[in-house]
Amino acid sequence: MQQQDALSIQNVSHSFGSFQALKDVSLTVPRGGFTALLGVNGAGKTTLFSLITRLYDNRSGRIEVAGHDLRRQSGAALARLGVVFQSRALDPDLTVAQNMEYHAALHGISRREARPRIAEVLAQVDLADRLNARVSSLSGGQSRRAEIARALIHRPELLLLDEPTVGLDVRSRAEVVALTRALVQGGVSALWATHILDEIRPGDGLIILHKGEVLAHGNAGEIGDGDLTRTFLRLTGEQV
Ligand SMILES: Nc1ncnc2c1ncn2[C@@H]1O[C@H](COP(=O)(O)OP(=O)(O)OP(=O)(O)O)[C@@H](O)[C@H]1O
Repeated sequence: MQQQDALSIQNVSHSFGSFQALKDVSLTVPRGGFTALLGVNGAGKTTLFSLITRLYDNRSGRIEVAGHDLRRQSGAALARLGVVFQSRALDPDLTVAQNMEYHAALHGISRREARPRIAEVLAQVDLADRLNARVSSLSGGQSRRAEIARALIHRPELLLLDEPTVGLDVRSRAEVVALTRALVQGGVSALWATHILDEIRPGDGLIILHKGEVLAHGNAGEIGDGDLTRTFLRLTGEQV
């Protein structure tokens, strides 16, 4: 693992019964970068995230978050991780502030400390004016931004985002991508799972995951070589 890596995964496999969902996966996410994890449905993206977040027990290989081994130093590793799950993590009947206070408390942040932190993360996602709104009253895009604010509350080094734009309209999708890129500019590292090529830029890191295997890993521009759609088809045999 390089000093600059926010995430390092070495030789990780995972099976559900006799079905192998991840096959000897190795990858790194550099510090301060935007890395896309590209794969069609069933590629293994959510399974990989479930291992990194310890929802599933990782029995093979090694996972390190900001240099902390997930098995031996799980508290330190998880404290450096912010996660935006595919499914909603906020309570729709509570206000944005109440949701944030709850998640701050889960991370052991005192009420006194939480207040300025909540203001800070809501400003980062451009939702400062929605502090006292019920989550159920937010638009789809605002709701996703609030989820990102929740994931930032404990100031993680690495954000994991599992297809965060699914279900959003084109404009909200662009806003969520732009917001995440702005966070990366501010120093956070991001691993962005997606099956949408438009969300990836040539300067990004790129990992192509297919049927549980890493087929390409590096710079998106170099892997795509001017036509990422064609490269993806050549590598996987599938359209994305
Ligand atoms: N709990 C489970 N039990 C059995 N098989 C599973 C389980 N979870 C996932 N799988 C299988 O593992 C493979 C990878 O699934 P995974 O959800 O990780 O893919 P994904 O890339 O996140 O796709 P999606 O975009 O559909 O979420 C799929 O073939 C899926 O059917």
